[in-house]
Formats: sequence, structure tokens, C-alpha cells
Amino acid sequence: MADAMTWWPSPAKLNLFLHITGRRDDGYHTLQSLFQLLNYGDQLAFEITDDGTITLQNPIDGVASEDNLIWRAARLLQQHCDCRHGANIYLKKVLPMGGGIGGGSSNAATVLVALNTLWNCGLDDDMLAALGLQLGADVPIFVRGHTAFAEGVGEIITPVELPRNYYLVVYPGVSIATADIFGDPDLCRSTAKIRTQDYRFETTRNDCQPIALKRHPKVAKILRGLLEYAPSRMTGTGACLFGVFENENDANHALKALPEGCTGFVASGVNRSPLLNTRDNVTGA
Ligand SMILES: C[C@](O)(CO)[C@H](O)COP(=O)(O)OP(=O)(O)OC[C@H]1O[C@@H](n2ccc(N)nc2=O)[C@H](O)[C@@H]1O
Ligand SMILES: Nc1ncnc2c1ncn2[C@@H]1O[C@H](COP(=O)(O)OP(=O)(O)OP(=O)(O)O)[C@@H](O)[C@H]1O
Repeated sequence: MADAMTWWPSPAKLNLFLHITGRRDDGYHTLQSLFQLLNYGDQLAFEITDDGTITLQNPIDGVASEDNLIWRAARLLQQHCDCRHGANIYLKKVLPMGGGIGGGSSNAATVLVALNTLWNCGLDDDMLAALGLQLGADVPIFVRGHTAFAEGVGEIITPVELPRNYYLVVYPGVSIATADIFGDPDLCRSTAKIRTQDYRFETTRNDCQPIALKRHPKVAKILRGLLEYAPSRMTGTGACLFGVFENENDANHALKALPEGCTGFVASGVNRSPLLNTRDNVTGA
């Protein structure tokens, strides 16, 4: 591929808190959460073709191309817009999968935003977010590209400006299936709703965390270690954990002290997704 090709960011997210407030008739759980976008993630590049085929140049081990959210997002947009173009899609993957940091959902959102631009589909953000919701509950947040409170199953989004913090994100080497957490009979499903303006890290929690720690003692042990450095908890349905730091050096210090078998990275929280900056650059907005 040409060196000059644009790499579109596909950032990770953290759920700074995650309260399960109920369950819908279709079995899906309603939640309240604060999605913090990070300045760290995967990257995608696109070569536009005229023959309509969509090809993933860097398949992910264990994920068939037609199951890959990248391919599915491209196909969904192409069908929705009756687009005659295709794309060769390149992926630089750094985010652990099944970690609760939203890698797959973010990849899907980056594809929707980038190909909407490169194929000249002309969809606005509301339409792209609605398409994204068909692929996963977290995709609309990444399409809209702002740190935000979320309600419903993640589709009711209120952007918020947070002070800049640094996060040490730790992958304990354990992958947890979202469905297993939501299917656990011990999951607390009745947390009272909070007013978003009342949010504080200290007075909130992740309702999925006790279930993940019960099932994976290794994750519980790593969390205990992290808590010695900073306020810390699990993101999403796990298994990634994060510590919150005001100072980047302190976060890097804790990163160096991680036990063997854990990988991690330090990232800054951002209010606006780097994906939108790239779109602005490409469109000259
Ligand atoms: C909870 C979060 O991790 C917060 O970021 C996400 O909203 C989960 O979203 P996701 O990974 O896109 O989840 P999906 O792959 O759609 O869901 C997998 C399974 O988890 C259960 N599920 C998921 C989301 C939800 N709000 N309620 C559920 O009960 C459903 O059984 C679903 O079949
Ligand atoms: N492009 C993709 N990147 C990552 N995972 C993908 C992708 N396409 C499909 N998947 C599948 O989706 C599963 C969940 O991946 P993902 O990285 O989104 O999990 P997660 O970080 O737990 O996300 P969430 O916080 O939304 O639950 C993977 O185990 C994989 O089977």
C-alpha cells in the first residue's frame, strides 16, 4: 500500500463506572455508564476500489472475515447506501480483544466514519450512529466521538467534558465473554439511577466487577495490586483493569511495577476522539 495513505485512529474506551439498572423484555440489560475515550488504540487504512469487493488485508486470528466487525461495518454501509465502491482495509491492531476496552466496536465505528467520507455516502452522524447500533451497543459512542454518559443499552448518549487524567490500563491475560457476565445469576441488576451531574468515581462502581473477580481470582489479585497505586477498577465486562492518575509519570511508574503475565499501557483521557480530528483533516473541515 502507498505510504501516503491515511491511518484512521480507532481509540479504546474505558467505562469509568458501569451500573446495571434493569433488564429489558428482550433480555438485554439497561445500564448507566461513563465512557472515557483514550488517545490510544488501533489504526485502519483504506484503499478504495471500483469493483465493490471488501477485503480485510490483516485478518485477525480466530475471527472469520465475515464475522469481523470491520468487514461487517463496511458491508452494512455499502448495502445501506447502495454504494458501488469497495475497499482494501488495512489494520494495525494493538488493543487486546475481549478486554472491555471496546476494540471491536471502535474498529466498526472507524470504518463507518472513514468509508462514509471516502465513499462520499453523505450520511450524517445520527444515521451513522443508528447503523452502528446494529453492529453493537458501544459503536454509536465511538461514531459520535465524544467522552459521554450513556444510558439505555448504550444508545442514549450525553457528551461530557472531563478534566484530563492519565490511565494505566492493564490486560490480565484473561478474556471474558460479555454474555457470560450478563448471564450470571449473581449479577446485580437493580442499581438505582444516578443523576449524571452527581457522578463521582468514588461513589460509583462497576456492577460487572464482582462477577468477573469471582470467576477469575487472577484478575482480583491484579486489582488489589493496582489499588496500592491509584483508585482503580474494571472496565466494561472485563477483564481489563485501570488505575486513574493525575500525573503521567506516576502512571508510568505503576506500569513498570506490573506483575509478570500482565501487559498494560498508559494513555491520556480525551474528550474528543482522534477519529474526528482525522476526519476533519481529510475533509478539510
Ligand atoms: C457492557 C458494555 O461492555 C459496556 O461497554 C457493552 O455495552 C457491551 O456491549 P457489546 O460488547 O457490544 O455486547 P454484545 O456483544 O452486544 O452482547 C453480548 C451479550 O451480552 C448480553 N448483553 C449485552 C449488553 C447489554 N446491555 N445487556 C446484555 O444482556 C447479551 O446477552 C448479548 O447477547
Ligand atoms: N475488529 C475486531 N476487533 C476485535 N474483536 C473483534 C473484531 N471483530 C470481531 N471481533 C470479535 O468481538 C469480540 C469482542 O471484541 P472487543 O475487542 O470488542 O471486546 P471488548 O473489548 O470486550 O469490547 P466491549 O467493551 O465492547 O465488550 C472478540 O473476541 C472477537 O471475537
